[in-house]
Amino acid sequence: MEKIYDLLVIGWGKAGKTLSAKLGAKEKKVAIIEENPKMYGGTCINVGCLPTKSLVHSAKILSEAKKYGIDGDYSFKNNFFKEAMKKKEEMTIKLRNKNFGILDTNENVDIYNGRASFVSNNEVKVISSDNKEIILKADKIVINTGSISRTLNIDGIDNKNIMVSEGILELKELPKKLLIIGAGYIGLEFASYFANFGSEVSIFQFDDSFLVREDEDEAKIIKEILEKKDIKFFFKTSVKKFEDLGNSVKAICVQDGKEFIEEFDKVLIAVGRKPNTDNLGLENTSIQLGKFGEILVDDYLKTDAPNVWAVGDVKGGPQFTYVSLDDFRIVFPQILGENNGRKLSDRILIPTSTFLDPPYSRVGINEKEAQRLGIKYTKKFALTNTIPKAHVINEIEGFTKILINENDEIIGASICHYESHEMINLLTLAINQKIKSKVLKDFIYTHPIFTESLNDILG
Ligand SMILES: Cc1cc2nc3c(=O)[nH]c(=O)nc-3n(C[C@H](O)[C@H](O)[C@H](O)COP(=O)(O)OP(=O)(O)OC[C@H]3O[C@@H](n4cnc5c(N)ncnc54)[C@H](O)[C@@H]3O)c2cc1C
Ligand SMILES: NC(=O)c1ccc[n+]([C@@H]2O[C@H](COP(=O)([O-])OP(=O)(O)OC[C@H]3O[C@@H](n4cnc5c(N)ncnc54)[C@H](O)[C@@H]3O)[C@@H](O)[C@H]2O)c1
Repeated sequence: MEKIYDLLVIGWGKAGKTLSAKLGAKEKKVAIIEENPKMYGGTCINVGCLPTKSLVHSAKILSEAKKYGIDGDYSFKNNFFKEAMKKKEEMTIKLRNKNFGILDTNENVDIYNGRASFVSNNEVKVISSDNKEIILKADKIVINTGSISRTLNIDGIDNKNIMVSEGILELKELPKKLLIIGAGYIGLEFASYFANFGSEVSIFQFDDSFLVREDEDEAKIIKEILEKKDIKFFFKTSVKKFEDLGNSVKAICVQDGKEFIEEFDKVLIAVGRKPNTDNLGLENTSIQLGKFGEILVDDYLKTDAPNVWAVGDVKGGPQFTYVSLDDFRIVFPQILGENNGRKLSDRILIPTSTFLDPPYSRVGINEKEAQRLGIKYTKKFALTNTIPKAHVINEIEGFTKILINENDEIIGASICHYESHEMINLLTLAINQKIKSKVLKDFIYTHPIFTESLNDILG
């Protein structure tokens, strides 16, 4: 069987689902192909941003309760964890169904559940779970297959207690002892919330680097904050071998050449994510891959096949949901045949928030980059304990650092405090619109909030 569409979208990622909905609304015939019915809505909703942030929030409640003397033994914490997992699951199912419904009720969009692979530049084969095959044809195709967790080649790693982020989001019991391999975004977010739930967390980093892209003073404060939660960092440390102990694993570890043995209930491998092009049949197309396995695209996200675009994590570069959404903005006018509008090189500022407790957020350039680029700057720095609201809610950890150039324009900001993930967007707007730092300094903010600290910090 064969069907013809205006657009085929492979993978239900952020950009692809938005394209499908908007093009369907414009009477274009769209097919979206998703291999896993539990992934309608994509990574973010099902196994990424939202479930993790639900757990970050629940774990924070437990650690807050501790400040009011409400605490308990492992059984108390485990029951709380199970409730949190239930709430996370309910939220995920609700959002997945909502996402499915948005496209399912769009009469111009057909949803295919199956694995897609290219037969040629404009033909895609879909094989469903019951092994039925269909060929879909379209003039235009968008690849939005996301990324997958990298893993490690360690003896014994194929153990039920060792998992990547998807697996750890399905745990039934709170691990008493958790090992996280990799001190990156995922490793640190999981470490922070599991420590808040009451797990004993160890992080192994194979070299001596920690948040290498960040300024050293910032990385130092963040590490200290995490250590106060009893998270133990092991640098220059890796695992040589895992041994199965039934409900736990024995890890034969090597730190700086010396061996030691530790037992963990669960192990999370968080050593990065790679573009998901496995079995996509790209060899049947003119699409080319880069050295990290990413689909190569031009400034308009077009691949080496003139009718195929790649969006989201699969094209390499920063892996964030809002970047995938911005990819939609670049591709949408092209699919409609309108003049090329937004392009990759227009995307200069990408703010980030790592949802630690407290969250760490960044935008623009930091001191390291400014020095490397020879950009002159003035630094404004304040600890969070100088902000009245921080004392009101007893959240006094962290800092704010803002860099200002010779024209009094903000060029970078790093914030680590309770509201950093909200506040960073105001600073992103200020940088984007070249708002003078004096304007933010003399601005009337409501009170008491974290953002009003700009009155003092920029003084
Ligand atoms: C644990 C974790 C936490 C994260 N937290 C955040 C966060 O807080 N904020 C943030 O902005 N980003 C976060 N991210 C990153 C973010 O989730 C991703 O950048 C984003 O979801 C990328 O989406 P995408 O559009 O590339 O595609 P995805 O959402 O990954 O969708 C790709 C889809 O394609 C499907 N697919 C793959 N191959 C095929 C095929 N051959 N045929 C059919 N279907 C296929 C997959 O099943 C999947 O549903 C997190 C990621 C993880 C793993
Ligand atoms: N809040 C957010 O926006 C958020 C949250 C989670 C994830 N994400 C996205 O997901 C992406 C992937 O996250 P991640 O943490 O898996 O990747 P990452 O690249 O951020 O971190 C990987 C870590 O593993 C280490 N590592 C690499 N190879 C290793 C090896 N062989 N042995 C031991 N350690 C090794 C790296 O040095 C690094 O510390 C992030 O880059 C980010 O874009 C975003």
